[in-house]
Amino acid sequence: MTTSENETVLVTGGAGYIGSHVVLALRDQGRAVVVLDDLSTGRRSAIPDGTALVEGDVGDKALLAETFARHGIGTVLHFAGSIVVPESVERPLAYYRNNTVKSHALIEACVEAGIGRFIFSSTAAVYGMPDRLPIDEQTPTKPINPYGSSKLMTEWMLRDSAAAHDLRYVALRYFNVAGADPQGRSGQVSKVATHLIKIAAQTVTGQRAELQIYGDDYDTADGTCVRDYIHVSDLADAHVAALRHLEAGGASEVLNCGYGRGYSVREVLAMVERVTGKPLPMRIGPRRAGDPPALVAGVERIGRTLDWTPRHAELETIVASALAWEERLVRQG
Ligand SMILES: NC(=O)c1ccc[n+]([C@@H]2O[C@H](COP(=O)([O-])OP(=O)(O)OC[C@H]3O[C@@H](n4cnc5c(N)ncnc54)[C@H](O)[C@@H]3O)[C@@H](O)[C@H]2O)c1
Ligand SMILES: O=c1ccn([C@@H]2O[C@H](COP(=O)(O)OP(=O)(O)O[C@H]3O[C@H](CO)[C@@H](O)[C@H](O)[C@H]3O)[C@@H](O)[C@H]2O)c(=O)[nH]1
Repeated sequence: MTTSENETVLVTGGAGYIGSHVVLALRDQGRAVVVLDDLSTGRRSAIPDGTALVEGDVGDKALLAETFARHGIGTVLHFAGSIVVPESVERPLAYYRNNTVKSHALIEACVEAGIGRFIFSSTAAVYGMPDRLPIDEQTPTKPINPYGSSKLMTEWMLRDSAAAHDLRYVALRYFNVAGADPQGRSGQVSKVATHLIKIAAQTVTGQRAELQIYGDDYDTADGTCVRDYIHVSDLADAHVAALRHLEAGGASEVLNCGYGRGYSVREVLAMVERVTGKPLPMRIGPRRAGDPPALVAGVERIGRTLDWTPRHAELETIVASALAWEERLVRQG
């Protein structure tokens, strides 16, 4: 191991859905990890045994400085934030505070402490309604909701801080994250589920009576929206690869995270039915405001920049792991 591989990594939001999978991936690689999380949407039980949790706010600079010093942090992976798009439309200032203002505090604390590596959870929502597919990183960023804007502003703070200070970063723009740890150690536990595959899993397990397809009159092959679904464990591996990239002295990067292929809502739901062997109760509803017809990642840049090979890209694997996790949640009560 190089010196930096022995340093402890700080994962903000590590008790949440994606962060907890990244903690597992880092631990599987033998890395020392500390989680900072306020448990607002995350859960203590998502953090594996032997991983320290600092329970607190990612905007608390005194806590950050103390945590950096106490644990000898060399890299920050920043997942903490608010993620519900419609809520961001209703409460924009809450989203700018939690996602942008607190990221400002975190980046500033890193600069002050001389922490030179930063990995950030960004989103395809920074692109808004792009008119060309696949969406590469050169596509103009035109977010159409405060959530996307709050994330894009953090990307800008990182870009400008990296130009001015001894800081290198990787911003990963996630497309549609889904699925669960293949070993059943973590998965999505949303109080308010909005994601298609999560809602389908809740319907399969009887927690919802039926699922609504938000519009079947889009200009796509079957009329429903197309998305690039990425397995959360592959996404976690991309973070480990980004960490290695920075440790090896690699330059700052903004990278899409997807597979470069899309599935329609109907195709996803057909896969759910195939995996369960049962019909899924569903009906066609109206379009949901702000949904782009199709989002598919351009993945040339991540392929060329990171040493990352997806291992769970089959839609069947994504859906089956999400269903297995949901069944586990229901059994646990
Ligand atoms: N889920 C997706 O499809 C998706 C897509 C694109 C980007 N992202 C980004 O990935 C990151 C993680 O998302 P997720 O799906 O795991 O969400 P999540 O809600 O499961 O995780 C967020 C975590 O951050 C913690 N947190 C929130 N505000 C905090 C604060 N002020 N201080 C400390 N901890 C705080 C929560 O308790 C939770 O554990 C977010 O930044 C999100 O914007 C998610
Ligand atoms: O009950 C449902 C839920 C969703 N959908 C549709 O399924 C597709 C996917 O929706 P969803 O799973 O909510 O994901 P997106 O709206 O595509 O947004 C996700 O993906 C974005 C990046 O692509 C991220 O920025 C967001 O945080 C994340 O929620 C969309 O066409 C929805 O209209 C339905 O038809 N019925």
